[in-house]
Amino acid sequence: MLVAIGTQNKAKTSAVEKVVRTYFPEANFIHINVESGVAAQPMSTEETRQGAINRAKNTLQQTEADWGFGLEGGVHQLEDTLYCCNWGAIALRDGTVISSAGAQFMLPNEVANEVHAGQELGPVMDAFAQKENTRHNEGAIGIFTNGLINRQQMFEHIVTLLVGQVLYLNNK
Ligand SMILES: O=P(O)(O)OP(=O)(O)OP(=O)(O)OC[C@H]1O[C@@H](n2cnc3c(O)ncnc32)[C@H](O)[C@@H]1O
Ligand SMILES: [Mg+2]
Repeated sequence: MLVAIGTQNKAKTSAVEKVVRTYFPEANFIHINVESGVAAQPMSTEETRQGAINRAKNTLQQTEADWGFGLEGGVHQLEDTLYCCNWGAIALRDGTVISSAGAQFMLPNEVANEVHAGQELGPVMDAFAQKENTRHNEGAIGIFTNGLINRQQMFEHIVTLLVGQVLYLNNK
């Protein structure tokens, strides 16, 4: 089985590889950068979900893979708080597309203000945490949960939801 992942982000590719290998040890993987079709920094639940779906479909289209995964991080405002939200999607050869959401967590005002001003969360987090490439490593979630959950683990949960839904469909 060939599994394609629509990103070169290490937190995302490691999450897909770890979860899929647990259930399909024979799986092979490829990573390609694809268009998300949405802004680099999605600003709503709708836009973040759409980015994940677009990435999954584009990934399947641009490879020979059996499965195409798309994972997307974004933010959305609820009342007075900006939350980081995370979505994933899987596209299958029979045209099935499954999407699921994962963790949401609050961003402090000093980070939220920068994102509202038009900056991407990734570089804002690097400046905030005084680290490089947080988006490929612990991520904002790692920083704001004091390291209890990192970005890869957060995406593993979403990928598990997606693989579980594929298994459910196959057993129907
Ligand atoms: O190469 P891609 O796959 O695009 O990986 P990315 O890290 O840019 O991830 P997303 O596009 O899915 O995320 C949208 C934006 O939000 C940022 N972001 C989302 N979650 C983050 C997190 O936990 N830590 C740091 N940045 C995060 C990310 O860096 C982008 O600026
Ligand atoms: Mg991105």
